[in-house]
Amino acid sequence: MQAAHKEHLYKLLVIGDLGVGKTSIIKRYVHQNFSSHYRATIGVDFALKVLHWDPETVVRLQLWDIAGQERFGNMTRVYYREAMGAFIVFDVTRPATFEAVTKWKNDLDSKLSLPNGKPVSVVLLANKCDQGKDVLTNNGLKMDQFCKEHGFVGWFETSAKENINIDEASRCLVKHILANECDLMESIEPDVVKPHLTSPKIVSCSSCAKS
Ligand SMILES: Nc1nc2c(ncn2[C@@H]2O[C@H](COP(=O)(O)OP(=O)(O)OP(=O)(O)O)[C@@H](O)[C@H]2O)c(=O)[nH]1
Repeated sequence: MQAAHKEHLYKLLVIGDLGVGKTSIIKRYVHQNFSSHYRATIGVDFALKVLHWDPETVVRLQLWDIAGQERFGNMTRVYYREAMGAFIVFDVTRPATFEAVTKWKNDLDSKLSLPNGKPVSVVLLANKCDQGKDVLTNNGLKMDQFCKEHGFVGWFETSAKENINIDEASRCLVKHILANECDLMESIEPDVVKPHLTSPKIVSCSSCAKS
């Protein structure tokens, strides 16, 4: 007999300032390649990543690559609709892109929430860590504190160029989304048993970031 097959489809947003590496992160994650050539995203791009989460579970991630130049524009409300999670990306070599992170987070929280009113899960990516100019995240405790204060579920130093921590960051986000989905199902239909949902362990900000 075949094992029960569970399928999840999640829309994930990838947002952050211009040129921080959103498209490159998605390219690395989905197509396993990298280009140093920069071409600004116009509007929004899409990519699909299929994860074989466990022997019975397939998770499909619909990644929305939103142009940095859309910054807080009217269209973001439309793009954010029905997303279950997000990556907010900054460039470790450009401090101004880190300063913009809270604005991206606040903008997201003001336009998007889960059906139970809770904020969606967001993971912070400190990208281009291969550049070795990371003055921002060298104090990990400060970053953990920043994540707690601003409601990020975790943070990762990433490099699309060197393929560092992108899979790990995605796993962290998906774990939180699966956990949120369990909460949602319980809050909507508390008496109905949902045999197709497992209850994943919720990871804390720091353990998630350092796994
Ligand atoms: N060294 C290094 N360069 C990177 C990395 N990620 C992206 N880049 C470079 O940074 C530039 C911008 O990357 P993109 O992925 O286009 O940035 P983006 O955030 O999608 O930009 P917009 O679509 O304009 O918002 C490109 O030249 C990339 O090659 C990385 O991890 N390390």
